[in-house]
Amino acid sequence: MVVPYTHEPFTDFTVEENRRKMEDALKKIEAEFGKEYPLIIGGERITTEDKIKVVNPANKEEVLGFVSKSNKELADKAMEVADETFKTWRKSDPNFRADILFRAAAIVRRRKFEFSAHLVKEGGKPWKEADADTAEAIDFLEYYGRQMLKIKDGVEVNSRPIEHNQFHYIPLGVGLVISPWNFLFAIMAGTTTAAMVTGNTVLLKPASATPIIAYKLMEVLEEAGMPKGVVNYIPGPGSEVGDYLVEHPRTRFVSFTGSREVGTRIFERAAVVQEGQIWLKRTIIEMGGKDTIVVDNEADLELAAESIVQSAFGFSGQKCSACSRAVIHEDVYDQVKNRVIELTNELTHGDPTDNHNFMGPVIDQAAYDKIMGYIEIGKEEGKLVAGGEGDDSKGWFIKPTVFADVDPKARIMQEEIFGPVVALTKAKDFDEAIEIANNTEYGLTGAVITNNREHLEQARVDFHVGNLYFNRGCTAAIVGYQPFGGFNMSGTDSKAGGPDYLIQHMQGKTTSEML
Ligand SMILES: NC(=O)c1ccc[n+]([C@@H]2O[C@H](COP(=O)([O-])OP(=O)(O)OC[C@H]3O[C@@H](n4cnc5c(N)ncnc54)[C@H](O)[C@@H]3O)[C@@H](O)[C@H]2O)c1
Ligand SMILES: N[C@@H](CCC=O)C(=O)O
Repeated sequence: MVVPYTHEPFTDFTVEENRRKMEDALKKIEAEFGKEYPLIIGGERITTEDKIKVVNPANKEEVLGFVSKSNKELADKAMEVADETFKTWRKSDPNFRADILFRAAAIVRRRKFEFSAHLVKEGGKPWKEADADTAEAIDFLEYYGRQMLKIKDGVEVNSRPIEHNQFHYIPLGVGLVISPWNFLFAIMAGTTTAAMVTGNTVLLKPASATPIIAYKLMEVLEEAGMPKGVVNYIPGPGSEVGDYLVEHPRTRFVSFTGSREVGTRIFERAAVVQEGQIWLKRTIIEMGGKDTIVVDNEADLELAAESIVQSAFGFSGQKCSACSRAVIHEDVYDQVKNRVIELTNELTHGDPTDNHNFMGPVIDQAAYDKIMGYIEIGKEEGKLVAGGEGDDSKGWFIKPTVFADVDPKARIMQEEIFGPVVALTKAKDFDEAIEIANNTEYGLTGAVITNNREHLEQARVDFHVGNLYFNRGCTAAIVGYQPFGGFNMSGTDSKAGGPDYLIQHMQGKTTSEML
C-alpha cells in the first residue's frame, strides 16, 4: 500500500543549510553548461546537425546547452516506435506503471536542489519559484501514480442475475504532449506522466526555450524503470514538428498547454480527419488567462495589495494564473492603488541566481519585445504609476509595472500580456466588479478579497473561472488540493492535478458476460 498523498513541502531558504545546498547546486550544474543533448526515440540517442541553443534568460552569454532538433522524418520514426510500443505497454500492469512514477518522484526528491538550480538557469526562475516548480513536478508524479491505482479496476456498474457487467478504463494510443516553458518541469512532467501512466505511449515535444529539463526527466524515467519507447523525446519547432504530429493520422490524442493562439490552432487541426485515420482525436488543451483580483470595500486592504503584487509579479507575471488586472471598489481604490505602488517599488529585481532578487528576467527576446510593446500601449490606455522600463542588454529584464485608471475594455485589460504588468480599474459596487472580472474571453483564475460573506457566495456562483480563490492571491494551485484549469478560451478545463484528469487520457470499455 502506498502512503496517502500529501504535497511536497517547499524549501525554507532562510535555513542556512538549505541556502548552502542551493548555492552548491548552482555551482555544480555549471559543469554541465554547453553540453549536447540528443533526441531519445525508442531509447536510442539520436544527434542531429540542427540544434536548439538554450541560454540563460538572465544572461544571454551563458549557453546551457545545444539540443538536437527533430524534423518530420524523425517525428515519423518516433511515431512508429510509439505505435509499436503501445501494443505491449497498453497491457502493462497499472501497478508497474504507477511504481515508475513513485520511483521517479523519489529520484527527483533526492536531487531536488540540483533540479531547482537548473530551473533557475534554464527558466530564469527565482529560487522560491524554482523550488515550487520542482515540488509540483514531484507532486504530479506522486498524485497521478495514486490516481492510476484508484481507477485501475474500473468503476462498479449494475449486473443482473443472468449477466456480469464490468466497466473499465483503457488507454487511447499514442499521445502527443506539447508543453510550455513557464512551468518547464512541473507541467511538462505532469502532462507526460499522466499520459504514460494511463497506458498510452508518448511523443514529448517540450518548448524550444526549455528543452533540457525534459531531457533530464527522460533520464529520471529511464532510471525509474520505464521501458524504451514509452516516452519519446522529440524537441523541435512547433510550426514543423508540432503541426505535423497534430495532423498525423496515428496520433490518438494531443495534450497541449500553452497560448490561446497555438491551442486553438491545434484544436482546429486535430479535428480534421486525415486519410487513414480511424478515430476522432481527443484534445486536452490548457491555454492562457487574463486573471482578475476583485477588491471589495469591506476588505483587508493590506491583504488585497499584497495579493495583487505577489500574484502579478511572482515569476515576472509569466504564469497563466498571474493577476494581470485588479478591479477595486471605488471607496477603497486610492488606498489599495497607493499600497500596490509602494509594494511594487520595494520589489527586488535582477539575476535570480542571487536569492535576494524577488523577480528575474522574462524568458526571451520575443517575450521581452511583446511585453514592452504592451507597456507602450498601456501608456496610451492608463496612467503608468510604477515601473515601465526594460533592459535587454545582458538578459531580458522588465521592471514590475503598474497602470492605474484603466478602462475595463482597454487592450491591457483584455489581452494576455504574460509579463510583469498589472492594470487597475475602479468599480462602483461589487456587482459591477464581478461584471468587469467576467468581461474577457478567458476564465482561468480569479480571487476576491472581501469580508462580506454574501459577496463571497455571490462570487462563488457568478465569477466564471476554473480556479476561484477567496482572500488570497490567484496563483499557486497545489496538485491534489486545487485541481487546475480554466473555462472559455482558457481551455478544456481538464483540471491538472485533479481526480478527473487521468480519465481524459483513457476510454471506457463495458464488458457484459452472460452467466
Ligand atoms: N492553462 C494552463 O494550465 C497554462 C499553464 C502554463 C502556461 N499556459 C499558457 O502558455 C502560454 C505560455 O507558454 P508558451 O509561450 O510556451 O506557449 P506557446 O503556445 O507559444 O507554446 C507552447 C508549446 O506549443 C508549441 N507549439 C508552437 N507552435 C505550435 C504548433 N503550430 N503546433 C504544435 N505545437 C506548437 C511550442 O513549441 C511549445 O512547446 C501562456 O499563454 C500561458 O498562459 C497555460
Ligand atoms: N498552476 C499554476 C499556474 C500554471 C500556469 O502557468 C498556478 O496555479 O499558479
